[in-house]
Amino acid sequence: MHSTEISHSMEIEAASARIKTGMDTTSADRDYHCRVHEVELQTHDPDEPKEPRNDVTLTWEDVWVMVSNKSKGVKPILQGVTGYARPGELLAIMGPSGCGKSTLLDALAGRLSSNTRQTGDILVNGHKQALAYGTSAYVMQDDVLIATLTVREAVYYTAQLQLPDYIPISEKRERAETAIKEMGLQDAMDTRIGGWGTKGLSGGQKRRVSICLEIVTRPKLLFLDEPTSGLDSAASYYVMSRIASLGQRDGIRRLIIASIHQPSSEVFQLFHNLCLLSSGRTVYFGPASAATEFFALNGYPCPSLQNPSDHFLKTINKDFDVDIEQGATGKISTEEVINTLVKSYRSSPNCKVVLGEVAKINKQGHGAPAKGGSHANFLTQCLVLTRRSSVNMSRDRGYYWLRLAVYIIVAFGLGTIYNNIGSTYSSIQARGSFLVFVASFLTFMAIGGFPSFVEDMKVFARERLNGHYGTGSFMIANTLSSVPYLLLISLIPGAIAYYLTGLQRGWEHFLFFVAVLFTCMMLVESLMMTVASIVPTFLMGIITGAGIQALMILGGGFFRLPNDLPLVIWKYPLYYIAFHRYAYEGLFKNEFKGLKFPSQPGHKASFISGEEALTKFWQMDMEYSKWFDLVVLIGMVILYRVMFLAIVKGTEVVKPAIVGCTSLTPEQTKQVLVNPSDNTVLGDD
Ligand SMILES: Nc1ncnc2c1ncn2[C@@H]1O[C@H](COP(=O)(O)OP(=O)(O)OP(=O)(O)O)[C@@H](O)[C@H]1O
Repeated sequence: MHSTEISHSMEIEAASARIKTGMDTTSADRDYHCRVHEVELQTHDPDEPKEPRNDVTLTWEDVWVMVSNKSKGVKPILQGVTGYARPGELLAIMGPSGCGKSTLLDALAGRLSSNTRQTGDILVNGHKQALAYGTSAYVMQDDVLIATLTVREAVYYTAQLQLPDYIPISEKRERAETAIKEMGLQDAMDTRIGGWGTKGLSGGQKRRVSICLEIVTRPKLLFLDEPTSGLDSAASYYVMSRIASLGQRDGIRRLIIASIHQPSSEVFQLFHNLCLLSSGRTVYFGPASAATEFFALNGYPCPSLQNPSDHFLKTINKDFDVDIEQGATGKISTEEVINTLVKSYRSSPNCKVVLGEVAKINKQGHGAPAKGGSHANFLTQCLVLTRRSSVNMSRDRGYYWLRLAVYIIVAFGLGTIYNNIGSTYSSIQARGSFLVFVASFLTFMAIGGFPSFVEDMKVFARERLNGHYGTGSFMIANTLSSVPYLLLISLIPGAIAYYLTGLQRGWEHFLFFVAVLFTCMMLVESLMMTVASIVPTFLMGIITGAGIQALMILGGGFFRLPNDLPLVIWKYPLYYIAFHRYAYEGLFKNEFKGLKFPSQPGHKASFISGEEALTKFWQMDMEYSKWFDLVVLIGMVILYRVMFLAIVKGTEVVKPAIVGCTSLTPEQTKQVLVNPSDNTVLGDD
């Protein structure tokens, strides 16, 4: 250190001692933070290279995030926050519950939800750019994991999905194990994660698995939303210290930003910088080590033996309407305390240092735009996802096994009710109702897989947002992994019902019957995928899916014959878009064509052919063969899956934060500016 820096630090130490011992603070002390901050900036990494090392630096300036609400108008969640995060450092975002920590993380990561509006600049290495894949990873607040996988499998599959193909399998496996050990999960490596109805890992262990999944690629920028929730204090310390150590590992400097609720004093010491928020406003931004002094300078010293983070959060939590002791002046409300701190921070030299640093980083452009990493190619992703999905389906008894058992029971029911159906005149009607039951209700039962699919969708949503893979790979993998199970479900129960009933003999007829059953089940699953992409909850999804199918069954041309259907809605378009119509026609033609039945007594002709029965009783269109119907059904499977792909792609989170700024409309801005209850700080300044 230069001699000037040494004397600078000595001065600061003296000021610090005065504040800590409660001695009178001088006006020079008021600049304390500014100087601590400046010294930290000057002495920050003396080995910092002149040439950029492809590090990632993040700055944000005057960032506002608002949500519009019909009843309350525009509500600001973040109000003009400014800050920066440098490589190799751990920035902690702290504040009371609901103060906007997750929103700030989301804004910085470019993943704000679509009902929010954001203004202000968020720059990566001084450039407006989206965070390319491989640059950043985000550990969400909630643990969304595949319950049936073991810890080792979950992390290893993620490593295979994310790490580029040129990395050997052995290294991917090693990286997965290293990440698991780093999070202290070595003893639980082969334990299944568990979930709803199946006990597996504890909440804290799941939290650590979520972190493993994101650190396995060693991203340059790591966002963590409450990484220590559910962990005991020792585990919190170890987890945070390992996360902090990632900042300077393997000669690469990583930037880590974590929102955290209540760190212990030991954890607190791991933070380089601290961003303290209250109601979306910055109460403090700067070195974590100087925050105690900032509070003391403003009349809220941390009592000795108290954890500083507890003290900060207690002082700035206005949810419980508690008054704060303030020396001789008595008590003041928390709201006033917060306003004082916010105002004091904004006018402090410390805040100017932050603004100066942001401007400096942006001006220097610090480095080249952050480059993205490469990940596994599309084919590898499809294969890994298919394997993972198959393992999940085979272990989740509710996904297909229970359905197979239920289908077998129902098939026996069908086979006994229609046992040896024969070829009497009355068997025409019996065959018809048998086939309609198969096409309508056996396929309807495919809806039973929806809850498991919704769980898959949650994992998919997390992984897609984190850029692990795209919608196309997910859809292909889901299709491929479900095929063997759907084949089993259509083949075994189908054979039981078909042969017990005694439908038309011959392999061609039986296989066509199975093919229609299989395609219809696939179709219902595809329809439910589309529903899941639109409807937010599984209960709403089941109800919506069941309703759509009920309408299709009604309009399918059996319960009301095609020529008798009301033209509006029922015939056009429902009869033509209901898959049941093609399923009925395919199955009926497959069964009736080539058969002969005795006529009713008194009828001129002695027999009635299957073809005649189809036109006479069900007004079936005989112009096309049964294969046409099967092709239409297959086309519908593809169509629904493409619809799913299009909807999911269409609703992908835009990245307004980093790509550029989305502006509020003039009305919205005006509304925020004139609403003092929502925006006290703007009024103050
Ligand atoms: N997309 C949104 N739509 C509506 N309100 C939102 C949205 N995102 C955040 N909010 C609201 O903004 C406030 C801040 O939310 P945020 O999740 O950022 O808080 P937090 O500090 O992370 O809280 P916690 O510590 O409890 O997780 C909350 O009142 C929340 O309801």
